[in-house]
Amino acid sequence: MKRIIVQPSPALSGSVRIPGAKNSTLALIAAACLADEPVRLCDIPSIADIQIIEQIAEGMGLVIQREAVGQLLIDARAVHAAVIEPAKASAFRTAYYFVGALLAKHGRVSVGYPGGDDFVSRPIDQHVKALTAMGARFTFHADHYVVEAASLVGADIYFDMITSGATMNVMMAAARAKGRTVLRNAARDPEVVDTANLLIQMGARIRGAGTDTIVIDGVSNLKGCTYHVIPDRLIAGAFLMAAGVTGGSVTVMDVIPEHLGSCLAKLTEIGLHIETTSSTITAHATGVYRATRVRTAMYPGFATDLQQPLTSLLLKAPGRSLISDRIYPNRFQHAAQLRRMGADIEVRSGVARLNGGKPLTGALVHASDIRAGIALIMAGMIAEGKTTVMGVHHIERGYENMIEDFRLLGANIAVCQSDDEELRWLASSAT
Ligand SMILES: CC(=O)N[C@H]1[C@@H](OP(=O)(O)OP(=O)(O)OC[C@H]2O[C@@H](n3ccc(=O)[nH]c3=O)[C@H](O)[C@@H]2O)O[C@H](CO)[C@@H](O)[C@@H]1O
Ligand SMILES: C=C(OP(=O)(O)O)C(=O)O
Repeated sequence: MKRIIVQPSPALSGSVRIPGAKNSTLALIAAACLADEPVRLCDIPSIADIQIIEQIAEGMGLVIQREAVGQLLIDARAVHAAVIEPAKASAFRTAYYFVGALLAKHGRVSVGYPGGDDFVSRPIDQHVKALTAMGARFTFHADHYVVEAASLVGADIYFDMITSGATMNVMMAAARAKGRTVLRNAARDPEVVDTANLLIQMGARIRGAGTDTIVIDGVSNLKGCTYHVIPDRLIAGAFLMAAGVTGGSVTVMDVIPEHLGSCLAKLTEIGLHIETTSSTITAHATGVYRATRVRTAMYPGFATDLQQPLTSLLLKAPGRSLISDRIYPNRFQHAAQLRRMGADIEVRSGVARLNGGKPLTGALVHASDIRAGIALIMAGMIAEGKTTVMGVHHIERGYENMIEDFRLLGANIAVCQSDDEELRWLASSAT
């Protein structure tokens, strides 16, 4: 079975180019379907989620052409069936973006329930509430739901909580609805701004993306364009943390440092030295590791998707650290796996409490989701002996070339498909 093998690694050193953001790309591909002409998307990461969307596209008449590395041409002119099968929808998170993207043009969208990383509860009630306010009717079935709207009309929507997914989905629906939609308590994430920027380039009338109030005046036509997705702030953050974990120095290139404000502040607080230019960030370990308290929050707060790799970094910091996830209070599956490696960590009442500065030992561990995977890999680099990380398919949903990138930075790591392959790699890496 496919597994990642991590051996004790030296201090990571060097630079790594950061790919396009998964969480933006998933929205941009759907948003491109709103156009009446082809849309070219550039810097698209090569990850499993995108391959699933390509399969979904085939069944709908949506043409997604790979023009060059990282370049997709999306042509929705021949979409004949706005139907996304349950098996495909449940293989990733955001099949629901096709509701926002296709409802105004097609009047009916059938889609399976969302999958993605499992944090016990990931409701979509805000998507339903907002689209219903715009005139959509939902019918729920065992493995899929159907959304219908003879005509979508603008509405004034107040989200009960800040949600990036619902903000983007409803923004797409509103782009071609009749009249004005106002989204209040909207998410301010860079991915929301990125999606708005693509829609604006296609001719949509959107103001306020990046603030908590977004105003969208629906238009009847949207045109094609060429658009570059933003870099993945979550991958960048994880590589910077890996520099800290291994006591090294890593530069992430082609990033937007402002997108990582709260992350960089926390890394500095812990003891890393951070240097930025307009498009790079370098994290240097200084030998100082301070225990701290972290509370995740929606952007610009500390991202829930960065708390797992941060946990591995805090295992280096002597003393007690506390991590609470306010976005997904149960998102701590990595804690039990880190415990198997000897980490002194327990989760009580939605708070991970850890005592850092203790040695780790390699173990067989399971990545339950994308970011848990990176946390375990990072811990494996400083553990004594071999760490085997299973659940590789979760990691592949979000990271392109991660193993290769870590190797270039000096990590002792490999993906192996079989016991034989693993034995060969272990023998070669021992020489
Ligand atoms: C593909 C993608 O972009 N995934 C990201 C997106 O997920 P996703 O878009 O699913 O997450 P949301 O931003 O929507 O969720 C934020 C919070 O709102 C709650 N909520 C959300 C919608 C809803 O209808 N009802 C509701 O209660 C969620 O349970 C959560 O507590 O943002 C999360 C929070 O930054 C990240 O961890 C995910 O990596
Ligand atoms: C939770 C994540 O992804 P998704 O929402 O796609 O499951 C993530 O990227 O960490």
